[in-house]
Amino acid sequence: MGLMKGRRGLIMGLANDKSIAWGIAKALADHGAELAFSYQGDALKRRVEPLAAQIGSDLLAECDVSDEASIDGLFSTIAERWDNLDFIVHAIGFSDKEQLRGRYADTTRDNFLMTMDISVYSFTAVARRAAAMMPNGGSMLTLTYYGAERVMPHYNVMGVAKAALEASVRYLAEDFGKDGIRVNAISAGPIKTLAASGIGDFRYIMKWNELNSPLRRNVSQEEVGRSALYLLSDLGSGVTGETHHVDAGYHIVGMKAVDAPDI
Ligand SMILES: NC(=O)c1ccc[n+]([C@@H]2O[C@H](COP(=O)([O-])OP(=O)(O)OC[C@H]3O[C@@H](n4cnc5c(N)ncnc54)[C@H](O)[C@@H]3O)[C@@H](O)[C@H]2O)c1
Ligand SMILES: Cc1c(CN(C)C(=O)CCc2cnc3c(c2)CCC(=O)N3)oc2ccccc12
Repeated sequence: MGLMKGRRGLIMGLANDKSIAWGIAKALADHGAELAFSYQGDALKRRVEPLAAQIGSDLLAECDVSDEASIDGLFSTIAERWDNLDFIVHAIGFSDKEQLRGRYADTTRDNFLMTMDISVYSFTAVARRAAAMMPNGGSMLTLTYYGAERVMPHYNVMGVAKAALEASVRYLAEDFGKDGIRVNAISAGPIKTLAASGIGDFRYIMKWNELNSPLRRNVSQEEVGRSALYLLSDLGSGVTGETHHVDAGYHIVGMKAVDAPDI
């Protein structure tokens, strides 16, 4: 069932085949979408090119979202090939990993600003340009994490950034709703990606989620991909400004009963 047949969109934030962006790209391509990809710097080009080719895409462009000219370059490259866009996926977030440990209180001004620039403002900057290419409406999606809502150990300034990102989704949804453009976020459970590696106690966080989520397991990039397909296709036509949790239900638990030990 081609939910995305005849639809074309941009996916930002693919680094390798572990990226959440890759789970989303596969789900969209499986339903007939035509995809363009942006990647951060030449180092990633050689990893992204074969992945894009695997799902029939040859429209790739370099983009560093901290650079306005780079974002303009990305959209002019897309506009050379496509008159319009039906959707965009923003799967980008970054902070100095040295500050994703220890106290949030020790966050420096420089890292705070850089983190907000890359992890929050970049979605607004991209959304404005994408909306101008959506004369017939469209759908936009970004990725957030539960650390925006509740303290998660050492997520620190990324949690403050994701809270801002989720608020920006609501304001963008209001700005673009009258143009038939929907804007949503998926709050994904922890997934072992490049952005997750290099995080001290990531394995501990994965284990904790597995033991304490209602489904008693972690989620996969494929599961995030299928929920993205729902929000980016007509299945989600009535949904905008929403943060949709794809986290095995972890966010609903305050305290669980101590499970009867497996006998
Ligand atoms: N992995 C998880 O546990 C998890 C859970 C919830 C939300 N998220 C979010 O999902 C999104 C994708 O992350 P991921 O886990 O797939 O890891 P990832 O490392 O595969 O993707 C992160 C991407 O951000 C890109 N990026 C960083 N700085 C950039 C810049 N200045 N310009 C352009 N691109 C830049 C990287 O190139 C990379 O492609 C991020 O927003 C992350 O915060 C991740
Ligand atoms: C979960 C979880 C994640 C995954 N997640 C939800 C994320 O959003 C990834 C955030 C992230 C942002 N910037 C960087 C890194 C990770 C590591 C590499 C780097 O140099 N910078 O990151 C954590 C960091 C601390 C605690 C939990 C987590």
